[in-house]
Amino acid sequence: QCGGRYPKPNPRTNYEDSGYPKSGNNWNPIPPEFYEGEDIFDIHGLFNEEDLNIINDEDDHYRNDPETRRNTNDYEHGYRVKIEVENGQITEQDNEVSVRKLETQLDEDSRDDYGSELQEPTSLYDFREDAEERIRPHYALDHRKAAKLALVEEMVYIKLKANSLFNSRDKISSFDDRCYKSLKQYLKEFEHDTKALNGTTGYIRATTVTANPLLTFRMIKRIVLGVTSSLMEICAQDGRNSEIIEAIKSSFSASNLTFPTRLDLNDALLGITRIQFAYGLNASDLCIGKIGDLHTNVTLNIDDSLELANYLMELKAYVLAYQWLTAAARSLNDVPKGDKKLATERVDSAWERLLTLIKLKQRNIVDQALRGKRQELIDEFSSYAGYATCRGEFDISDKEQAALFCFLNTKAHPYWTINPLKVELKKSNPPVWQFHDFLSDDTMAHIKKAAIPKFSRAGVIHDSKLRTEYTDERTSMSTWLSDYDSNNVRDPILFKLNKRMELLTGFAIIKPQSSHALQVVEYGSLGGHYEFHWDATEKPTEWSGTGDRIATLFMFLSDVLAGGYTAFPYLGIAVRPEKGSVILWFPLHLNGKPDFRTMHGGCPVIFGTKLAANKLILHNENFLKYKCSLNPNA
Ligand SMILES: O=C(O)CCC(=O)C(=O)O
Ligand SMILES: [Fe+2]
Repeated sequence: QCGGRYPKPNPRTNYEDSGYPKSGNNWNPIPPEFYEGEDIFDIHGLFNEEDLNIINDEDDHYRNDPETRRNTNDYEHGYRVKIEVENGQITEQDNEVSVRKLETQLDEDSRDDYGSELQEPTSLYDFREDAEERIRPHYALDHRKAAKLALVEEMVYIKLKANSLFNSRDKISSFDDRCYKSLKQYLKEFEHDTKALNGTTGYIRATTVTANPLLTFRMIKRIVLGVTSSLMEICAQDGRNSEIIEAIKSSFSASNLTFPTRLDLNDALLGITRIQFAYGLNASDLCIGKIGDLHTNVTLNIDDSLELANYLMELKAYVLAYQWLTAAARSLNDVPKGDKKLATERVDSAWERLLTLIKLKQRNIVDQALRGKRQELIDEFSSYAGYATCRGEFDISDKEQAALFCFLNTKAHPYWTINPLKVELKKSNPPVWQFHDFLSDDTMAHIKKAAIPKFSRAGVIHDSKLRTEYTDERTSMSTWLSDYDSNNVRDPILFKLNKRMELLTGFAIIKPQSSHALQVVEYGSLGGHYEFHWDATEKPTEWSGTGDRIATLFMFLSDVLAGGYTAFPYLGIAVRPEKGSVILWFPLHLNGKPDFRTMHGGCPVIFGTKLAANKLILHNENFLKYKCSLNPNA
């Protein structure tokens, strides 16, 4: 891809490169990312000994918190999946669910750690209390947790489907039974997605759900509204339903998962909104599973559209809310006769709400009134201008293009003689470099293995106060990997990586205080992103004498099926995540002041997930290597 005209990144054409057909129904629903080899197993949680250990480790931070402490030793159900993949196709699949002992139950109080109260965000960038945000499972942000939820949901489904009470009542058709109705509705919703999932089950199903924002959204919504609210509340009122309640509770408790809450649903709604807004996608396309150029078989129903419309009205995003309302109205045609009256009432009331909010009297003038009003959301999504860069909407002049180059560097240091650096200059002033194939598969596997069990919600340190906040500006999981373990033993693989980065940049990285620990981040498919920002802190003295960040090395540990570019709006470049490559840029001018041109962000992931790591190099231990200049432009 290097050489010739600068390849203009366009997230919308990304799918073709990743092996997806542009359209049609016969695509294999398993993202290529999960094809072949180990990756297919890397997010499962419930299958074998080793994974159980990972889950246990991962839950350490829950366990250590007295508020959410629970018994993590009772993984008494087994879930075994055998899959053989050849040339990207599943040749054999064999699932087995066995529930051996399900003693632990969540008591009523711990059913929902976060309270069952509705917590609507008042703004997109709601500041959230640290403790709560750190321990929340983050089903919409953390695709690993979401995959576990998908597995548990399948187990719940299997048990509910087999429930004798349900079957016997099916015969007597007690239509006035609200529990029975909710149950039926829930099972129908689940089965609706089974079609889009080509009937896959178990692990394949779970990973397919979590790579697809629409399926993840639907799953979270279905469980929050269908299970947590409807089934658990309505069915519990009648003793005859204890088997149903039991089937649900035991599946969750045996897997040590808490029920997703309204907060998770709001995260999911925001994720869909972000993808839609950032990439300019239409509600009518999303409704039929069309995500940009990618056609998935998922379809959204009237409830999904109404949920989105109402949420968007909350955000004062009327143009988008209008799109979803129109989609909902169109979906009325698919609603079965018996439910039509109620559905029409719900659509009408959402329309009334929109008309009141935008102070109009008739539906038929809404389109005209809102036309051209892009202002909505722009105030909320401060990165509006930056999203154009995420979409690849920028130009590069011929002169600038001519200044770019790539080459194999064997001369930077004797170390690179045999295995040359693959260098690409992405921008000349200020310089942004990309080094291809910098990380070996072993190094990436090592980082991944060390980081995954430690992931918790990524925070942001705002320069006004040096404490971590959890906000929707940054929706990823993250952790820091130290070069030394708790016994002060050096990690040989990280050491070698640091050494290579020293040889690459010429800066000290290994010496204490010369760089931050390695930060590993993972963005999920529901629009996981990092809002535009500067890596320079502007508060160098407060960084305990380390000085500000003089260089950033940002490493891609995965490819991303669509979206997730690292975009620099002021520089007009967006770097496509390419597994094993690393980008290098310099957040400061040579006079020590932040170079605001280096503003950058992680564009929302559209499909798949993004694993990356960054190494921030600090000034004070490197000041002799950092040539000062009084020139504010240098
Ligand atoms: O995810 C990205 O592409 C950028 C992340 C970033 O800028 C950061 O972690 O500081
Ligand atoms: Fe950054």
